[in-house]
Amino acid sequence: MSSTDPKTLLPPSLAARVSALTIKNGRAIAVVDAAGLGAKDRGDIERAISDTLGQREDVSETRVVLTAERKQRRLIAVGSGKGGVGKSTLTANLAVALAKLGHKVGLVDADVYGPSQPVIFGNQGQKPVARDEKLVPVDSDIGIPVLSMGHLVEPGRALAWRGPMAGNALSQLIDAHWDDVDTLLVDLPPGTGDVQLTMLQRFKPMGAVLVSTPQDLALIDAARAGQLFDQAGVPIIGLVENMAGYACPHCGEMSDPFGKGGVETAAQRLDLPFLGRIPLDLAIREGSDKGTLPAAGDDLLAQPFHDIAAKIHSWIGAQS
Ligand SMILES: Nc1ncnc2c1ncn2[C@@H]1O[C@H](COP(=O)(O)OP(=O)(O)OP(=O)(O)O)[C@@H](O)[C@H]1O
Repeated sequence: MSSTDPKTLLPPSLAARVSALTIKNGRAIAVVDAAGLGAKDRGDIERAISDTLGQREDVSETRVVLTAERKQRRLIAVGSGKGGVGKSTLTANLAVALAKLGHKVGLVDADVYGPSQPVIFGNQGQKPVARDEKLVPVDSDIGIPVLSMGHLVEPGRALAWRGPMAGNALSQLIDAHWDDVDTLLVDLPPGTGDVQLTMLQRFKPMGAVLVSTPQDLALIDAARAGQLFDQAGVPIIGLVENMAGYACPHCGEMSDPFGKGGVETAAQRLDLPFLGRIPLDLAIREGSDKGTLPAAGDDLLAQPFHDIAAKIHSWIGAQS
């Protein structure tokens, strides 16, 4: 095979992008560095090279190989102002619902202080292996690869790590072999500490979802978490109200143990989109405890998760 200097055959603007060019038996192969180019520019370059080389007598077929063509992996962070509001439950169900919408989803459980995703996905006790000094995510029956601190440390062992150490551990979870995953959901630790800020700055998620219960205190904390995302320059996709409205399993009567509509009102006040509300339902808790996720189904329980995922899906679409 004979290598050719691209500059001798292509105009300078195209040649600058070509890292290797060979012509043999009428077949030209051009390797193009497509890093940082959008789909349209990549298409334009591919066509221009094919057209230019195709005019040569010694070329009957041109192949253009675009490198760095890897899909850009987007990170979506799920945060809350305080613990226990259902952030992990929401993240796991959104992962399943977004996968149903065609995304290749992976999940990082960055909640170093209370990792719960291994239980939710039923893959606790499995240890991720390392390849080339990077972790390989742990598979789950439902098809979502997951990496959690809970996979790395003994269950129940409290992690009294300080900021930088926790930050480095989290980097390993995110900078892992996610392969064809295009959408990585990150279940952040609750609150607005250094770990969260470091994370947001280091990995710059495409957007963030905030979850809160309708309780006043949770709402105040959620607003504070919103400021943290603002500070880090991460757009907030919207707010979710969890544990809204309780249907009595005996008589079906609805009650609102944590109040009603508080998150939607807060979203209006903060000028943020409201993505939807998830009812307080025993089946959601039971499902999480035994590794069956409501969003995997298509019944009433699954519906709110699918509706919220659809809004996130549209938001993602509007960014590209
Ligand atoms: N809508 C709901 N209905 C019933 N139970 C729920 C609901 N959402 C969450 N739960 C339950 O509430 C508990 C706390 O939820 P979860 O672990 O998702 O919260 P969290 O905000 O991630 O908490 P932490 O940050 O402390 O891990 C779990 O037992 C979960 O199953």
